[in-house]
Amino acid sequence: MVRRRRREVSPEIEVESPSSAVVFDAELLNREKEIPARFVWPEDEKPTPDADEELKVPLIDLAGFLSGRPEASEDVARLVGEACGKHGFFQVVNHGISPELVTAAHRCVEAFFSMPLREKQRAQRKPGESCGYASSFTGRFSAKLPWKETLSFRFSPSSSLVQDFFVRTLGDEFRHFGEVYEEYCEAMNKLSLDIMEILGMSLGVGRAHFREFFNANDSIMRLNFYPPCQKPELTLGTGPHCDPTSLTILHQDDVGGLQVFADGRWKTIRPKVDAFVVNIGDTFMALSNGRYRSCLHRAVVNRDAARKSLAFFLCPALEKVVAPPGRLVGPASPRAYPDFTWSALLEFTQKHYRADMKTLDAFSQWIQGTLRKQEDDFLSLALSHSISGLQGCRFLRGARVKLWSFHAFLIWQRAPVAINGGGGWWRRRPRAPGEAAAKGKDKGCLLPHAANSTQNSIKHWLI
Ligand SMILES: C=C1C[C@]23C[C@@]1(O)CC[C@H]2[C@]1(C)CCC[C@@](C)(C(=O)O)[C@H]1[C@@H]3C(=O)O
Ligand SMILES: O=C(O)CCC(=O)C(=O)O
Ligand SMILES: [Fe+2]
Repeated sequence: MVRRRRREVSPEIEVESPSSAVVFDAELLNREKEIPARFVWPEDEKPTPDADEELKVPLIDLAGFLSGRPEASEDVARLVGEACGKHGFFQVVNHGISPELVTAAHRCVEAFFSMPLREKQRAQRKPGESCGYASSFTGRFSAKLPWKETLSFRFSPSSSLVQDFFVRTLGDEFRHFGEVYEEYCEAMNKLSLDIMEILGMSLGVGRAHFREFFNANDSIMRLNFYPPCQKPELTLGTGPHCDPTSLTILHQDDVGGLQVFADGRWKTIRPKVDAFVVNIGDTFMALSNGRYRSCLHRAVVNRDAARKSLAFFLCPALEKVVAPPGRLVGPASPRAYPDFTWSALLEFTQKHYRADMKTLDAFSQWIQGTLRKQEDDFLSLALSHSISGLQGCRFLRGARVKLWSFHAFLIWQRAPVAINGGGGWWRRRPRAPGEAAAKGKDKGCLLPHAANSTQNSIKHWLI
């Protein structure tokens, strides 16, 4: 039995840490009369038996847009815009991706997850990392465990990350898997950049804006495998959540299980072999300044058949600043979220917070709280060194006012790196054990700061 421990990371956010890793072996678990308590979801999150109603999502035909017909593109942009303002889900057909590639990708899912556990564990996901094999999340969470196995890996355009992942973790015999998923991810990348053009048109910021923003991207591909379960009414394959990422392109096999929370109830998106389900994630919600919605969804499991889905999560390059274009901000639509980097949000979901329906709000509060603490530390540092003029402190107060600016965010991410005062820029030198704090004009642990570019950027974010 796993005992539940809670670790505080901030006054608002707690993460669970299981005391021991237990293996999720669905075949074994299905021989038991009951499923273990850790897989049983609380009453208010359990699957609803009456969620048969279908979610009405537009079926967007991309043929006209892809062949460059302007009127077709306008229609597509309008339909996508309507869906994204409501629930953020739509489907695309005639997307240009070969059905053979999709079939090959599903075959490899089947082949990978039907291997013995020991084999799959060669690609085991490590704590705090987003990639690798996970049998449920037994080593990660202690309750509300999902009834699924996943294999996740990174993708970046024109790189060999995918191929390298398979060969490095599973060996040279898996080169073919690497080739299939490399090709699949390249196709997903192309499709998601096309969709970014459509989103740009629909938001009135031009076709190029979001395409260019995501041209370089650090995306995640995830293979989901949901084994059958003898008590599907008690558990979930994927719990209720909004994707923290930017855009998700999902292909589900013919079993079905994807549900979206719309108009106050759970509705189903039935599988359609020639369609991809697309949805807006939290990061795009922030990029659109809250105009487009990242919507709550989940995956249910069933008694009879294993289910597979392929999820491509488009994400920005890790250090790219996520901020809406100026056109989407104004007196009537002030900034809805602070600037952030995808690397910070990804780390938040992997180390501090289990992604759910409130991830973006929790993250926004968290970075602001952390930033405030960093400012205070920075302020104490400046004070403890008694720099004449203490311009650093003045700047810091300014930075707190500019909490919503990326430059202030940098303070949280990188600071304290340097402060300004006493007629120059100073960087911190770690104090030796037992070394006293500096007094008076003596700069003590502060060394003159050399790097000009850093100085400039610091001036930029402090002033
Ligand atoms: C950045 C991510 C976190 C999750 C995978 C993903 O790449 C995008 C979606 C996230 C997730 C699927 C949302 C539901 C909860 C979660 C824990 C899961 O059930 O898989 C999430 C993923 C995660 O591994 O943290
Ligand atoms: O498998 C599905 O249908 C949905 C999975 C999902 O929502 C996710 O992986 O983020
Ligand atoms: Fe999702």
